[in-house]
Amino acid sequence: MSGYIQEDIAPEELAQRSELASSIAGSVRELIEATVRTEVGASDIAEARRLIEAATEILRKDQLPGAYGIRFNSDGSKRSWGNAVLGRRNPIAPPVVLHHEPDHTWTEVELGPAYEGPAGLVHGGVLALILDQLLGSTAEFQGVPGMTGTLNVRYRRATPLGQIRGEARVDRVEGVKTFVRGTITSAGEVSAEAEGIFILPKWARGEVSDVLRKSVGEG
Ligand SMILES: CCCCCCCCCCCCCCCC(=O)SCCNC(=O)CCNC(=O)[C@H](O)C(C)(C)COP(=O)(O)OP(=O)(O)OC[C@H]1O[C@@H](n2cnc3c(N)ncnc32)[C@H](O)[C@@H]1OP(=O)(O)O
Repeated sequence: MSGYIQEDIAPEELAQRSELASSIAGSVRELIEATVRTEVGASDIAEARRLIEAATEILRKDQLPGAYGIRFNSDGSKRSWGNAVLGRRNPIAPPVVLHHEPDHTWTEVELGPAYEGPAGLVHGGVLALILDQLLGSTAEFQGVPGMTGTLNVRYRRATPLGQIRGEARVDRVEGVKTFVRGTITSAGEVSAEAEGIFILPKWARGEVSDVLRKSVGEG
């Protein structure tokens, strides 16, 4: 399957690249928030655009040919740095950091003004995005990975912008299908709940290496 790339990087070098990725993405994330909230006038906007375009040009000096993909070290550690939810290189990602416990996976993340839907509230699609990844990664960590076949989300109450907590656990496994349930909690109350069916695709049945199947890594 293309996009899955074996790329061994020594731990020290990896730590350095990881720090660089997080720092640039963090700066751009701040830029996104500042853009959403800015009230400055035309001349400040023009100056900001000039600087942003100059920064973009610097980054364009050396680019991957396409998306980041999913990269592995031969020890099985994995990097999904372009991932839209977890990706440490991706300023669109909140970013979500997942904590895997023996029987469940959780995350706590701050969703600011860039994730607004209804006034002052988190966009429902953003919650679905986070739930998709949280539930999918939970299945993966439990050794029963799959692509999202179905994701049902029930929005029980509005989720204000700010800190949310996500939690998920595998409910059951039926053949190639893993059923995972999860919740989003905000201010101590469940605001959304989801069930996902994650299906090991045909191309991954049988012939996929254990490294790929079992590796669980960071964004
Ligand atoms: C080792 C490598 C790991 C590979 C996996 C990596 C994933 C590791 C990522 C971790 C974190 C992910 C978090 C982000 C997750 C995304 O964002 S994934 C992206 C969004 N999803 C997609 O793009 C999926 C697109 N759809 C497909 O590729 C295929 O339709 C599917 C879902 C893989 C199923 O196709 P298939 O392999 O041909 O399945 P098929 O053999 O026809 O059916 C198998 C069973 O599933 C049922 N089924 C089929 N489709 C569906 C469906 N949509 N809903 C419910 N049931 C269904 C069938 O009825 C059948 O049931 P049984 O007869 O066994 O009871």
